[in-house]
Amino acid sequence: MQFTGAQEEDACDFLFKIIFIGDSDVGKTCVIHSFKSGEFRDKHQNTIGVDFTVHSMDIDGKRVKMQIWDTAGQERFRTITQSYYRSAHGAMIAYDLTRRSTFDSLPHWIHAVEQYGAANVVFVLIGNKCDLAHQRQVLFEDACTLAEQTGSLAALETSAKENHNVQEAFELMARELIVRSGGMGVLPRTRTPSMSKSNPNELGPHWGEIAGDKQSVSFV
Ligand SMILES: Nc1nc2c(ncn2[C@@H]2O[C@H](COP(=O)(O)OP(=O)(O)OP(=O)(O)O)[C@@H](O)[C@H]2O)c(=O)[nH]1
Repeated sequence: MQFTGAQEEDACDFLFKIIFIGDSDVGKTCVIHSFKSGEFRDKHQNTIGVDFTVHSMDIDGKRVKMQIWDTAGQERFRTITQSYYRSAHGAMIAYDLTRRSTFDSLPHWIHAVEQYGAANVVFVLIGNKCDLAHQRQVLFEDACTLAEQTGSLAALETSAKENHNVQEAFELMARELIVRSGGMGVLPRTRTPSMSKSNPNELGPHWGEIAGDKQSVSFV
């Protein structure tokens, strides 16, 4: 693995690892892109395996770095994607509010994180594509009920297309993780590259070479 000088200088107060999971085509990649750039990029290719991206935010004067693992929703990548659950602090679990089947899958995704992830992973349920509310198949109330039943932090409806509630969803997750870390940070005053250098497997089994701050990881 190689790091640029700029990346090594990129210190943070908090570093959190988030997995983004859910059925295929619910909009995971688009939501992450919207979070990073504030823009909607219509995506036509399904994620292969796992993509990795980093985005920092300032919360109450603290620099919070979010390492986000964008996982493929397709069944054929399930074994690979589950191997990334174990080091996650938070799981954003997405469904498409215009497709009921993707909401009905949420208990499966939650169960998988409970099975393969660490204890006390924070769950946030994301109902994406709320710009298509006229095609809605899932009531927000149903999502809130499920959030309560599963001990999730919250249920939110987002639109990657309109950049609606996207920042809010990540900020909610970050604030909860800050609280759970006792306000000290899971890895306080750390530098992402140094941590990765000392223990590459901490970020997953297939950590590759960083290009900018976006990384695609190949598995085949
Ligand atoms: N209308 C609308 N379309 C969206 C939104 N977010 C994503 N899409 C569209 O939904 C489709 C799937 O989006 P992706 O981001 O590729 O979905 P994904 O969940 O990452 O899919 P996998 O990579 O297969 O897991 C694409 O055609 C997007 O343009 C949204 O907020 N509103």
